[in-house]
Amino acid sequence: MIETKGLVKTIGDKMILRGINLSIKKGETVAILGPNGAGKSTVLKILGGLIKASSGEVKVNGLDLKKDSYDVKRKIGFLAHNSFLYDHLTPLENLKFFGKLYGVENVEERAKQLIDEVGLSFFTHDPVRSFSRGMMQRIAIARAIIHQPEILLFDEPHTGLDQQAIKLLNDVILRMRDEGSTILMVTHDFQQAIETCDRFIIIKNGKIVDDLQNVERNIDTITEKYMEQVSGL
Ligand SMILES: Nc1ncnc2c1ncn2[C@@H]1O[C@H](COP(=O)(O)OP(=O)(O)OP(=O)(O)O)[C@@H](O)[C@H]1O
Repeated sequence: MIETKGLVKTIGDKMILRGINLSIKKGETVAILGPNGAGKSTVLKILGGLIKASSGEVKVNGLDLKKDSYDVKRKIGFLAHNSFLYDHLTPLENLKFFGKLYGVENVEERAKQLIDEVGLSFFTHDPVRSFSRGMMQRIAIARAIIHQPEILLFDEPHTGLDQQAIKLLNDVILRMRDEGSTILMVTHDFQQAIETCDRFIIIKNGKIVDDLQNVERNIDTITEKYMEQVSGL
């Protein structure tokens, strides 16, 4: 479903990614772990088409990200640090705007259903600039999935969320997983990673240093493997 070959990213004279080869099957839930500055977000941004790789290729369902960028992007939902929401618009207006961009049918109905799902029906008509970070993130989650993407890319989605919003986000992730979506999540939070993911890729200095599949989803196992790779223990 997602294949990358030799992804390299340089910015100025800094080498951020040093040849990332990934092969992710449909329906996999993958956590991308690694120390600060390892290149995790950069991988995600390239997959989401937000930035371009310096060299290497990305294929999604056999489509080339560079050549078929429009078709590939329609399959992807991206949840980043930046909510991409328009401050002066209400949740309903924001979701209708993004839904229309993706050509979502019955967009008003779908937007209202999502606002309800993320627990913000009461605030449907308030501009999002008055929202707390947690409320913004709930609407950002709704925005990321409005077009029912087959692939979800999440960049540290749990950061800054309260327990209730974490549960809501995990419920969304698990539901999308049950529906067959493919999920890649950059995170520092091992607990959330094991609650939602089956595979754990560790990136260090712009390279994949471990790819844990079929491991016990247990915080001690993941922490131990991580420490082996990251601290060289
Ligand atoms: N636009 C940019 N210009 C210069 N350097 C950049 C740029 N974007 C990223 N970098 C650098 O590339 C490296 C990798 O960044 P990236 O955000 O991918 O790391 P990360 O693994 O996601 O880290 P974190 O866990 O801290 O978010 C970092 O050293 C960062 O400073």
